[in-house]
Amino acid sequence: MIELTYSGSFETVLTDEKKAALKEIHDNLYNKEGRGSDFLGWLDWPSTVQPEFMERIQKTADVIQEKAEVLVVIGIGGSYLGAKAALTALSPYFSKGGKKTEVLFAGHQVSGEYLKQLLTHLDGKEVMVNVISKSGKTTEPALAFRFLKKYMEDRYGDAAAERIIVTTDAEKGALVNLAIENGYERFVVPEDVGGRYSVFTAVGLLPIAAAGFSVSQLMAGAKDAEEAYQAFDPETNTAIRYAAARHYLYTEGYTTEVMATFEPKLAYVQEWWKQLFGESEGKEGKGIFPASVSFTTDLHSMGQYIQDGIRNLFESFLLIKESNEDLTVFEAENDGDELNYLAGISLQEFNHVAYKGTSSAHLDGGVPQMSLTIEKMDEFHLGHLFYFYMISCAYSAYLLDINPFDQPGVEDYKNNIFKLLEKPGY
Ligand SMILES: O=P(O)(O)OC[C@H]1O[C@H](O)[C@H](O)[C@@H](O)[C@@H]1O
Repeated sequence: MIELTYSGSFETVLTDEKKAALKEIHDNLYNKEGRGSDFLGWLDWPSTVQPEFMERIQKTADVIQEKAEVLVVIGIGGSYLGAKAALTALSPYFSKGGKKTEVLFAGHQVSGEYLKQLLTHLDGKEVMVNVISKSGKTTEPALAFRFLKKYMEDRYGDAAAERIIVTTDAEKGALVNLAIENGYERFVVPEDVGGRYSVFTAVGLLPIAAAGFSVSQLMAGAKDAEEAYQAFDPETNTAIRYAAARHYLYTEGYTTEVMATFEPKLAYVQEWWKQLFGESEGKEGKGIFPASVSFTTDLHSMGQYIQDGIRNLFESFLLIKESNEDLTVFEAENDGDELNYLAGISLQEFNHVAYKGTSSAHLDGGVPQMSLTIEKMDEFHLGHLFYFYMISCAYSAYLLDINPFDQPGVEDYKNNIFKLLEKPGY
């Protein structure tokens, strides 16, 4: 399903020692015995997800589509990036693609300008809100929700409560209390699923379904991946191979991974991937720094650095074999732009040539690389891809002897902000 190529040799990567380490990780993962194993709820989630839950998601999404022209999804980090990645990757570039509800995001930064303009944009449109926070106490979404809650109450009065849906922990956090007090519909983020692994829970599924995409296909793709990467076979298991190759490169001094794509709609899949790997691995003075570029755009900016800068980079291309739509270069009568030599070539073909040219130039420049190719971009393949990265990330972090599921370092800057703002208790 995902084709993986690597510029080096897998024989060098997969030594007996590495295979033994991977086998131990595999067994610990599936026996739920490794570090952070309390957070492995995502591992068999696609195959065990209850049909009643999927029905409830779809039913709620149908109500949203009926009632709302705009759904404002409030969340940050793992409570935002999965849905944002899916919607960006699946939606057409310039229209809603016939979908009824437009999904907009808030609470993923603290721009007063953004929030004020969002509120103005909502005027005259039917609105619903889905506020998502696992902990129920993250400042950015809480702040945004304070404004959105008031906006909804001013506009809809008591009926505002029927237009607000909360996705949070079953018991903990301020948000769950607000939800209970106000009688908002509630979805639970399972305790054993961390934010960056939560795209297949209500966190990701409800906004994706509300935007009119097939969450059953997304889950089918995830289940397909769950089954595909379950067996321990480093010769065929691409999730294990990707993890093993990146770990090998890391030990060779390649400490930054640049994920490169040739389709701009993958930009937020890259952002989601950066949180997944960055927050899972960047600990204890270790971890590959995940970076991203979008080609060919960035060949005209970051390409120089990748080609010639400090040699601590490796590249991982994420490629889509079949594009959903394409254009073919036509012959112009007067070859004024001197492009007739491209006549007959589709833009997808051009991009493929660009990939080949770029990949060999960067390789010559000393940048080792992998490429991951998926068949096409639709719900099924995206579900598969998300799961692929999640399982691979667990292997990668464990290879570094790191707990993939916590994020102790994130608290430091928050404490500083709270101190500066004189939050009670800080
Ligand atoms: O869902 P929440 O509890 O609001 O958390 C949202 C995000 O913020 C935190 O600071 C964490 O670093 C992330 O892992 C998390 O996804």
